Amino acid sequence: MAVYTQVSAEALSDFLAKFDAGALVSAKGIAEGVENSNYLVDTTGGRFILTLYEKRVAADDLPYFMALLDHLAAKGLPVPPAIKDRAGHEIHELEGRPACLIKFLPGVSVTTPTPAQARAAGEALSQMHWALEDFLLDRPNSMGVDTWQAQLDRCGRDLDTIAPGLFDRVSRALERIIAQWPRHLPPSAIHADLFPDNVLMLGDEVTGLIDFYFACTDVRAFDLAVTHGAWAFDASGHHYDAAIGNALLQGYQRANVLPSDERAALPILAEGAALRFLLSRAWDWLNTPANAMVTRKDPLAYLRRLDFYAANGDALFA
Ligand SMILES: Nc1ncnc2c1ncn2[C@@H]1O[C@H](COP(=O)(O)OP(=O)(O)OP(=O)(O)O)[C@@H](O)[C@H]1O
Ligand SMILES: N[C@@H](CCO)C(=O)O
Repeated sequence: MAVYTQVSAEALSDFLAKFDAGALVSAKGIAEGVENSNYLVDTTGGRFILTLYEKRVAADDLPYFMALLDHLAAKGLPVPPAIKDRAGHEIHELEGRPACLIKFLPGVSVTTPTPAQARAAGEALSQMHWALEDFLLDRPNSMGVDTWQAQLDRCGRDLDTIAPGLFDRVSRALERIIAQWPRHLPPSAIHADLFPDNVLMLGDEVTGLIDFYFACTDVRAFDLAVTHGAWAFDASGHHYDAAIGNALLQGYQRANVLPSDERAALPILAEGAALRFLLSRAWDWLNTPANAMVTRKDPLAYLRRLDFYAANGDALFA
């Protein structure tokens, strides 16, 4: 479920009256997603997404996200910018929450991507990175390498309730990754969470890149590593699919060639990316009641990816 905040028909009609977007016809809560409340809104003027931002998205970050979406949309990338009201405002308040009316994009997210779809996703990621070369706003990565020690510390020995010995394993991996982290690579604006559920597709074509709410300033190849880990394994992290992983990398390089120093860093960046999701999932696992309506995501699926990259990363990204 992802409707935390209920919106009354009256409040929504009043909200829509600020836009040239037509009058309310229907509004349905969208079940997918876990971070925000999303509604599919039909009006006499078309179809929109209404997003109410819940606790994980800081209202102060919204101007950054909206500027980034506007920048990409202006360059023809398939992203959903917020609709401006008649006064030119994109960010509003509805039912006590920050809220945006967002362009609806067609397409569905794939659960089991084919190599052709992974190639298209890699190419779209690459196009997005180069379209952001002249995007000047900055947002530090709130889930980046400099936060991982604190994230590990706040989980502490409770990690061992997820799997015996997990705290020590993660501690050792973190120490090794931090020691090798490529701090010399140039910063860029990145998506940072381009999982298959954040890519809308029709057949083999990417029709939407969505959910930019982790977007931040970090290293492009780190974004590629995040995407590789998210696409090229089965959900449990037991099985690596080389055809998917290779297609994703080929697609990325088809649009733009990754500079050699960024490519050379991919093995350690992939380990770091796996650690990032292991840590956030572990915290959520320890702090979400098992009977909550939100499904907890398995942290160990990312421990398996971490082990896989540590053993095979050099060969994989050679
Ligand atoms: N602009 C859009 N056009 C069409 N559908 C969209 C759009 N934005 C979101 N959706 C739909 O709403 C669903 C939830 O959106 P989203 O992934 O942004 O949710 P969330 O709760 O913010 O994120 P998370 O994936 O991190 O839980 C998506 O899976 C997609 O089906
Ligand atoms: N994509 C993340 C959750 C939302 O950021 C994960 O699968 O852990």
